[in-house]
Amino acid sequence: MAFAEIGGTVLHYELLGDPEADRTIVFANSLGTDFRIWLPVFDELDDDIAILLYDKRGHGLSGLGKQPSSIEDHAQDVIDLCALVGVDKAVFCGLSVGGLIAQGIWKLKPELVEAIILCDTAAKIGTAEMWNTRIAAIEANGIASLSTQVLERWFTPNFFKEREIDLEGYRQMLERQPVAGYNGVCAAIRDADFTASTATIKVPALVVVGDQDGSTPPDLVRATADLIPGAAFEIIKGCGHIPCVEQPEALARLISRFLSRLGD
Ligand SMILES: O=C(O)CCC(=O)CC(=O)O
Repeated sequence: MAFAEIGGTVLHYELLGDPEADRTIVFANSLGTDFRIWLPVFDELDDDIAILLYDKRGHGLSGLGKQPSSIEDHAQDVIDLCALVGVDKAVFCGLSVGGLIAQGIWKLKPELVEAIILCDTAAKIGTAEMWNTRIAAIEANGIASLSTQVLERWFTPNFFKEREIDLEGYRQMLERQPVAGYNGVCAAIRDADFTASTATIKVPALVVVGDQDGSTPPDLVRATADLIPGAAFEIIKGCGHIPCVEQPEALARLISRFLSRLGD
């Protein structure tokens, strides 16, 4: 466990893998989760890479910081964290809002980006009305009042049936995020639109989505892949919104194949 003061708050992060490796992957997680969602993928990846995981402000063990913060603020946190730990180029892999943050890093500091992996995300997610309705409901009744609906978008019916105990664990993760942090990130997603800057991505890109993603469905994610010249687009079968939890082997296979094509 490591902590650093970044952007006026304390961020929780972890460096895993080979610290001497030539390549680093920085993972950014989704709304209502902390960085532990990436651990099942980490377990499946080769040993010869360094991994930087972190909890965005307002989530996990990180401080709340200024709320709401914009996606650009979150992206700047990652840029500053990379500088702090000595990473001057990395593959950025983001899930959902983490994918918006990865797109924000490209917009703010493209020279930091060796390649980009966008999981279950888009250049613009949802409408202002949808996010304002969610923010108001959570303000009034708390995250637990919506958690079953959220989990039904995150995971397939099969996951509900076969992995009841894990499901309960992810419910706890979701419900324990601070309301101000969760709603701050909802507002940041509401206000983000990276359509123009994402169309300028010139590094290798892999875009992945679960076939049963209820939050960012395949057609939405495919439209973002279509913005990026040469991007590979992959659909993971039997998977909802969180492939790093529901199908970590399949996601790790796609990531490993993508990395192997980048060369050394
Ligand atoms: O998962 C995210 O980061 C944002 C997309 C979303 O709305 C997830 C959910 O359905 O709660």
